[in-house]
Amino acid sequence: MYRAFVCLTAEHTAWALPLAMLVCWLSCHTALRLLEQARAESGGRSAGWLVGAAFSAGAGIWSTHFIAMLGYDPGLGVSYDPAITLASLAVGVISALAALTLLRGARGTGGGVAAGLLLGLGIAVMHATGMQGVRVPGTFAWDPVLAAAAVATGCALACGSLLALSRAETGRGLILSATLLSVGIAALHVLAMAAVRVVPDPRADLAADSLPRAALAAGIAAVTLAVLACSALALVADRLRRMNRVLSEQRTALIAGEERMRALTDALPQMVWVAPDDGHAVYANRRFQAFFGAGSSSRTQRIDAHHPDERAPNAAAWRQAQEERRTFEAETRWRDPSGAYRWHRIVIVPVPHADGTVEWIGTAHDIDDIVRAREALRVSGERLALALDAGSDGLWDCDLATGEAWTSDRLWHLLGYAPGELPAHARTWRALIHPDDRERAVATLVAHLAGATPMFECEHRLRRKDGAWGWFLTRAKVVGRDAEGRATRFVGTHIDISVRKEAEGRIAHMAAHDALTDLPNRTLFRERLRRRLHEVVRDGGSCAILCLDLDRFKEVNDGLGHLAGDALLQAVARRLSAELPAGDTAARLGGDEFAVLVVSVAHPDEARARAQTLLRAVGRPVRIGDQSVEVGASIGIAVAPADGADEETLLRRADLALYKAKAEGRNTVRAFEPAMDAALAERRRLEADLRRALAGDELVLHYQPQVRPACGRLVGFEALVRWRHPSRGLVPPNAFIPLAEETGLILPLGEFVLREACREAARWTLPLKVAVNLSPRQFQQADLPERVLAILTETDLSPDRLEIEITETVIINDMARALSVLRRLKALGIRIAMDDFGTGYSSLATLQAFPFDKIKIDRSFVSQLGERPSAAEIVRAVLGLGRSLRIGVVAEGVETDGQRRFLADEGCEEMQGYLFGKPQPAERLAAMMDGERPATGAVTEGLRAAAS
Ligand SMILES: Nc1nc2c(ncn2[C@@H]2O[C@H](COP(=O)(O)O[C@H]3[C@@H](O)[C@H](n4cnc5c(=O)[nH]c(N)nc54)O[C@@H]3COP(=O)(O)O)[C@@H](O)[C@H]2O)c(=O)[nH]1
Repeated sequence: MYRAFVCLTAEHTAWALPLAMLVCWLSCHTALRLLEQARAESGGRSAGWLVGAAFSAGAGIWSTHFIAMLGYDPGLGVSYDPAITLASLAVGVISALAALTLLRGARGTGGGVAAGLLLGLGIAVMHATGMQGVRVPGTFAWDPVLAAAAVATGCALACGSLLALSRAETGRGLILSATLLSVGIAALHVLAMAAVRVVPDPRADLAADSLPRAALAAGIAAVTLAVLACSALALVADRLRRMNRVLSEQRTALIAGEERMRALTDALPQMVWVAPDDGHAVYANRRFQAFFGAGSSSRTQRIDAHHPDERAPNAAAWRQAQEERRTFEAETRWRDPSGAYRWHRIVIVPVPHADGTVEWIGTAHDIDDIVRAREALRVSGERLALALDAGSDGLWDCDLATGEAWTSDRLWHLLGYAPGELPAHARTWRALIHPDDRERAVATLVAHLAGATPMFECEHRLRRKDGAWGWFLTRAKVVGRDAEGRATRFVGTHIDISVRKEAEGRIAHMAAHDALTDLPNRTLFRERLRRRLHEVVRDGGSCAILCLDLDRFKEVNDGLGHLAGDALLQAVARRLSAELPAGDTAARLGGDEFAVLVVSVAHPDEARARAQTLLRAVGRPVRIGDQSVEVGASIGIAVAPADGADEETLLRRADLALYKAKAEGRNTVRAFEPAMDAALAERRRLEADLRRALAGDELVLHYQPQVRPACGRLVGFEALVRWRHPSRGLVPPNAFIPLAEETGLILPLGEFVLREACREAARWTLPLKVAVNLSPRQFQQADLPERVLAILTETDLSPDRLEIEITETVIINDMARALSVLRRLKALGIRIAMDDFGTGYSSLATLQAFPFDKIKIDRSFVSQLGERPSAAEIVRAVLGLGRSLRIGVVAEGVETDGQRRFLADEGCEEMQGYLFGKPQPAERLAAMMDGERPATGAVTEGLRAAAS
């Protein structure tokens, strides 16, 4: 180290090393910059910069060495071999070229170290070559340690320099790298010079130190610096060229950008323009030019394009925006090239510049379709709102995730609330629904939300604001589901169905209740009975039904009128209801038929006791208007399960018991007994037989004579039906006529009798009249006169030979209609006789209402003549009545001569009875008619007695 210090301070002149260091640093810095250029370029340009860098570095290293050598003074004369000296320059340049070439392509530590080693060794070789060209009077002796230290130090610092360069990213890194390399070169030189000692050789010539060292060194430095300056200039020129190129590229990019911008604005659906404050457009896109014309760019033109209605307000608004330098926005109509006004959205944005001026970028978007669609939407929205308000449905749309809903105003009005008074939320619906309907509604809803039903439909009650419950029909549908299928949106309507429900309720009530008494009707009664019987069968216990029939209802109804009858039925209904405990049912089955369901009876006697209570209640006088009416009732009882476990059987058996009770007289209670079923079965058999009889020839007519005893003349016959039953024998009419009445078989039966009687009478040798009984049911046929006429025509019997016998019941049922039918019959020439006179309710009134041809005194009065004085009075009175009304009177049931005499004495001209002849088959009539002269048998006897 000491040797190096000596070498540095004693053997080198003071200016040499600083000058060499300066040259070295500058050349290294230049070389490294040129290397950067070479790295930045490619191909030949890169190679050029690399050669420049290598030359700069090599010349710099060589100049450093050579300047330092010129400052080296070992105390002997020193000269230089020019060829070797120049060769050392070549070594320096080549070494640098090799190292920098390696470094250019290399990256990372390995490349830097390799290039550094190469450069360090190159510097050492260059130094050694240069030393070979130094001529001194002696020889150089090398200290190997110092020589090796020189090489190592040079290599190490060269490596450090190039490593620093490879990591350098800033100018400061380049300076560090150049500095390290310079220090390395200098250190190598100094250490290498310290390692050499001149061993004087006395034989050698002392070379004259003829070189002007300082001038030469300065010259070398100047040349080197000039080279470096040239390199730097080349570098600057290159920089300028590159800047130029960058500027050119930027200009090209700018032009491209502008073109892109134009293409972009041309592609926009809006009109776009740019104008300075004076409003003259300096740029306008294609759409703008198409709208305003290519040459139109003044603001006046744009303002003129406004619709007259909007021009002035828009111009004022624009001036305001311009003054305040803020964005102007407007939706306005602009006149298009065709002259039509179209809606545009105009936005003009200020763009302030650094020089204080402002440019305005304007856009105008044609929103005509949008505005018109918006307007149409608004109108249709208003219509919808109107429709919703006017309609009867309340609409809602519910977000199921939040429960929040949109509801139409109508919905709130339906509930009596003002819109917004309650939250539009699913929980509001839950809070308002009737507790009894909630479970069903929620179950229906859950099923629909789960996708089990296509629609949610539910009728339920909602509480109105006034607290009343209203019936609503909710119809809704899920219209949105998430990815997992969960319902998200639910829309629907509420329809107020309260009126309908009320009507349905009324209809249901009417369908199940009797209109007159409001008691349950037959349907509801049977339904309740069926339910109760089901319980009895399932759970045990017992119940009873009481069938009740008013005893004198018909008399009240016929005598006092239908209004009185109605009032009576209503009073009875009230009394029945009042007597029943809760749970029992009183029903009106029709007419004057009532039924009571006693839901629980411990013993049949309990049912009987209940029936007696009801009898007493119904039997109390009823006030109707100013009259007091008393009716009784008959009650039939059937108890379940003893008398039957189904409603059909039970009702039938209670009915049978009632039938029996009625047959036994008024105010009677009868419980069902199994024997009654046998009677019913018998009745059924009889009915079936009668049907068969009608179809076959089992029915025959017998004829009973009617006579005028005073002159001993036969005047006619009454036709009386008989049933020649195959097993029962001859069945009298009393055994089957009531059944025929009940079953309706009386109609074909009556028609058979009429036809048969007319046919028979038409065959008679004498033109006697034939009397035929017509039942009330036959009289209900509106076309009865036409039917009778058809039979008369068919049988060819003169109408004046036919006498129709009717009872009072025929007239009383429907007097107006009956009288009309009677008049039409009479108009045909048919005679009308009132049968069973005196047994009815208002015989006199009936006689006054219709001019009968004949009155038949009932045989119950005739048979009591001589036994009951009142019977004689009645007969006398009837005969008097006939005389005063000029109506013929026939006494029937005359069996004795005493009766005949009494009747004859009282002026009765016509008679009928066993005394004159019993009803006989038709084949015997001819003989009787012959007997008008000599007769035998009962008629003959009777007539004979009458004549005597
Ligand atoms: N609608 C129809 N009713 C008919 C018809 N045929 C009969 N009847 C009615 O049946 C009732 C019973 O009739 P019948 O058993 O035939 O009895 C009649 C006579 O036999 C009976 N009579 C006549 N004279 C006497 C007598 O001296 N003593 C006595 N014990 N009985 C006598 O009276 C019946 C006739 O009565 P009436 O019709 O009132 O003149 C009876 O009500 C018949 O009307 C039919 O075809 N259609």
